Amino acid sequence: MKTCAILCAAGKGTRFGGNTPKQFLFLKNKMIIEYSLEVFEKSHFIDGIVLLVPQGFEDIARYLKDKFSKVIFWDYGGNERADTVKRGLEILKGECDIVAIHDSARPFITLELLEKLIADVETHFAVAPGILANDTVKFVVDGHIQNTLPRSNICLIQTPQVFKFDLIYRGYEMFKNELFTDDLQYVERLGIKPKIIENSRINFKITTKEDLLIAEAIVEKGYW
Ligand SMILES: Nc1ccn([C@@H]2O[C@H](COP(=O)(O)OP(=O)(O)OP(=O)(O)O)[C@@H](O)[C@H]2O)c(=O)n1
Ligand SMILES: C[C@](O)(CO)[C@H](O)COP(=O)(O)O
Repeated sequence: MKTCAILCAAGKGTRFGGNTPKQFLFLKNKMIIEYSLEVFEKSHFIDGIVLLVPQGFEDIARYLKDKFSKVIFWDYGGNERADTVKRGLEILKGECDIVAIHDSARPFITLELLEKLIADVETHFAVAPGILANDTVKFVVDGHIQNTLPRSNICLIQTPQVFKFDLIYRGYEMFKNELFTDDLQYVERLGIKPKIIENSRINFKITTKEDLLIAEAIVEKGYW
């Protein structure tokens, strides 16, 4: 079984702001993207990584390809995350049986999580980490609560999302005009019920400057 990873690093970080996309900012002594790249590089289950970057960041892509031996290919991503993933899937077509798709803006993944996801994909076809809601969850429209959702059924989804390659490829082909916000939706629409592995909140996505402050505190305190 050959397993590859698609590392999505082609976002512009509009909500974060600034000229450098957040995944290329330094967190202590290395770029945010390098934290998860190190985990993919270290896993004996990962055979190759495809890296997708925005136009103008070729030097960083070349630097990462030289530094991490498992980065087999880099290319430009698309306008939306789904376009970036599509490009990664085209590059990997015929090259692997399993694919792990990850946000480079989520630095704090563990080897244990990655390998558990890959082990579980054999029987479940699509597997992802998620966290259960700790707070009461409301459905809100125009600033007014409509109703309260059953929080035991609410899960906030993270990445890496791991798939049998042919399945996610088929999902992206079938729903090529959709721009779903995560990859699971492409296989959910095929009638698959992906498996969730409950994970740590530490695997949050750095979306805003506030998230970077939390990430800095985690690293500074030696928690990572
Ligand atoms: N066209 C895109 C958009 C996003 N991403 C990646 O997908 C992940 C999703 O995180 P998100 O916070 O949505 O990133 P951005 O799109 O960069 O942020 P924003 O929506 O604020 O512009 C990030 O690692 C980002 O680099 C990507 O590869 N290609
Ligand atoms: C894929 C994802 O990380 C799942 O939580 C998330 O949807 C990506 O972020 P975006 O803000 O939707 O682009």
